[in-house]
Amino acid sequence: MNRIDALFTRLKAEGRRALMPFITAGDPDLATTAVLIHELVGRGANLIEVGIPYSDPIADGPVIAASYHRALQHGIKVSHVFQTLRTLRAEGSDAVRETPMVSMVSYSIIHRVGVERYLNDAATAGLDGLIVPDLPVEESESLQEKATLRGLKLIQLITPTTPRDRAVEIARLTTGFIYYVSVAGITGERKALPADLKDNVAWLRTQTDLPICIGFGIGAPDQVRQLAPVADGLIVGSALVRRLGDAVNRSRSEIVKEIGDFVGELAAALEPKAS
Ligand SMILES: O=P(O)(O)OC[C@@H](O)[C@@H](O)c1c[nH]c2ccccc12
Repeated sequence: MNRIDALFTRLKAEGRRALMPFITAGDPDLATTAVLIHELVGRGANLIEVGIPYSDPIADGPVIAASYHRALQHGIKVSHVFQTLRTLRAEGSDAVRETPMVSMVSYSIIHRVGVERYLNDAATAGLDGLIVPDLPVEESESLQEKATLRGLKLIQLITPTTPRDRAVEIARLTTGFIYYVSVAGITGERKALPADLKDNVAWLRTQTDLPICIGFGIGAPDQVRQLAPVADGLIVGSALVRRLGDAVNRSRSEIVKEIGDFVGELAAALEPKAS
């Protein structure tokens, strides 16, 4: 079974939610990315979103755009990222080898590498799926079919401004889980999330059996506690990536530990209250 399906099946049976950190591959370097993935998994992360750095960010806010920029300055390429992931799958801890990983990748990169080659290499690297935020509507059915042939999930995004008939169509063409974007706009921590978020997710739940995971703007344990009851998983990006950017005067291991501590807090906030 694909690791993503296995994860959500298990969590559902346990009445729990997935904690899904996003990190940029290669910021500050790929060796740190590998260490960080071990740390995240050890601290309770259930699925890792691996950002493939891209020079022309799509919905990325300043924190992630700066992180992509740092990685690209160090010459990170898709093939290097896949190599690192392949090594993690082969030589990582048991928990790391079993943790689902998906790439967050621009369609421009997939197109440049070649669709078939990208999917083959992603599958060989041990990825379980991909999220393509700028996927053209007319490509989505064909990409989904090609991904499925290789055992990869194509996770699609639904935003608060997606018309409802379109949302139903996206849900039909999505595999693995739905990425529900909490707030229209760009990625980045937010103090407040829209008041109608829970209602919108509840509506979406009447339209699909797929797990629904919420991302954008989540960066505090309190937000995790509030959203946990309505979601199957919560995605946290900028709040972690921001800490990667504070590298001046701090060692790699200090940064990794700080991010690990923070993810541990989020994981604790996600646990159902003992009753
Ligand atoms: O950073 P935030 O607000 O915590 O949101 C997650 C997000 O960063 C991650 O999933 C992501 C990174 N780049 C993206 C581009 C589009 C959609 C989503 C993403």
